Amino acid sequence: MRPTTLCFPVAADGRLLLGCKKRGFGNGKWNGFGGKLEPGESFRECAVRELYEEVSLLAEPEALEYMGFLDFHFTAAPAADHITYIYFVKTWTGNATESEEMEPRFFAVDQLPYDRMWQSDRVWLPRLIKGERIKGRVIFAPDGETVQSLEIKEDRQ
Ligand SMILES: Nc1[nH]c(=O)nc2c1ncn2[C@H]1C[C@H](O)[C@@H](COP(=O)(O)OP(=O)(O)OP(=O)(O)O)O1
Repeated sequence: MRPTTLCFPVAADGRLLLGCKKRGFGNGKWNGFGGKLEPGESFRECAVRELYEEVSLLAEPEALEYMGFLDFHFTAAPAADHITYIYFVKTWTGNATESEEMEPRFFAVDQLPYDRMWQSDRVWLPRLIKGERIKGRVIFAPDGETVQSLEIKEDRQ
């Protein structure tokens, strides 16, 4: 199971920073920032690196707030299965800057562009925004995009 991270910067006024992916699978979708762990990297180190690479924000690893994990399963491509650790971060330095991969934009939490985000996000992201920590599993249909089943629980630990 490939480990990955997904990080959502939260501004002082509560708005969330999302990036619109400019290339590859998921092109045109708004998402948090993240990617695959590199060898020897911790989840936090990976999240910090990806945040910098994708949107030029510099965060301290300890500033990341762990919000939960999701198992992504791809019925037609098991090699693509991965687990994602999700973080919020409220302090950073630098300004959100467009990269080759992502065009950033802040959104009010009641105006998130769910119709242009991965399908399951409208189920679990509002729970994180309310402060809940989650653990769950998303199973994608063979098209790699439609959600076939979704199981999200509160992680009370
Ligand atoms: N917010 C999200 N909600 C969701 O349900 N699935 C997501 C998700 N973010 C990523 N995924 C899943 C679906 C997607 O097929 C897979 C990989 O998404 P990525 O945007 O990380 O794409 P890439 O495989 O192109 O990654 P990189 O090239 O390493 O950036 O992970």
